[in-house]
Amino acid sequence: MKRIAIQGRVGSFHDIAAHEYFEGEQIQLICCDTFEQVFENIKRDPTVIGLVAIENTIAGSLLHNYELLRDSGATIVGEHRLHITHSICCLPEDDWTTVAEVHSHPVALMQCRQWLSNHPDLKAVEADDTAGSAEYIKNHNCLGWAAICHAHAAQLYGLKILEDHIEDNKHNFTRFLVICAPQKADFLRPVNAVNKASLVFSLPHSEGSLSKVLTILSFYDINLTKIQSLPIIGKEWEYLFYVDVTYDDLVRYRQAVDAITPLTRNIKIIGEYIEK
Ligand SMILES: O=C(O)C(=O)C[C@]1(C(=O)O)C=C[C@@H](O)C=C1
Repeated sequence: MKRIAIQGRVGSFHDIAAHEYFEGEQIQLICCDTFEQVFENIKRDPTVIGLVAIENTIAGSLLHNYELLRDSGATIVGEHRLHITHSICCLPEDDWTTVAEVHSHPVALMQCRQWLSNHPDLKAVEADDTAGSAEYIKNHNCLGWAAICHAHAAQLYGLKILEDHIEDNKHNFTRFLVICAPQKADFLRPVNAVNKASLVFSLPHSEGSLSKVLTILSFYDINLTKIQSLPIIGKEWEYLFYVDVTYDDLVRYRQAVDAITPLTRNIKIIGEYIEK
């Protein structure tokens, strides 16, 4: 049985994503309070697989997860895109007239920003995760509190749904990364079928340094699907570039990496996997 470390409780979007990604396989969840704990679990026990959200089509990138990924030494072996819908739910005896606070994961609150601004009487409170908020309300009988979570989590924790589909845009998707210890990677995806890679590097402050790298990738027919820059802490105005690329030809991809290496600093491949 595969053991999958996620941030969040049963009923969270990480739980749903893990079950969809490993559909048909027996999995056991290791529910963690923080993303740091997900990475610690993999470090402590290299047989553990992790699943972490990396970007959302409304809220943007989960920047801290990029740092955790790079610093942990874990590698990406897969990705999964999940359609996210949110419901607001409360104890069965509460209703619109008694609910005063709404608790949820900060990224979920961001995805419902418009809805929340249309309900200024509700105080938004950040919590560890969506399903965890629902569970807390149920277990502590929190009258006057509501949670934003998936309808399935509301049902799981015996809460009443006040309104469904409160996300700001119906095109609300989160991309999750499946990660593991590098020595386990080849058991989790066929290395000769990979067509996507995530790289990270920094660049010298010289004219056209990023443009040269992108030109080389284009020359080798490498498709850039995402570029994310993050500041290097302790080095003012210097950045790390996290780049996702897809390709049809593994040999040309490897040649492209060799060709950009001398133009970059501290280049690292943080995962080679199959695009989903
Ligand atoms: O709180 C949850 O249910 C989660 O799985 C966390 C999380 C996130 O980290 O982005 C996952 C997907 C959604 O974008 C909202 C929240």
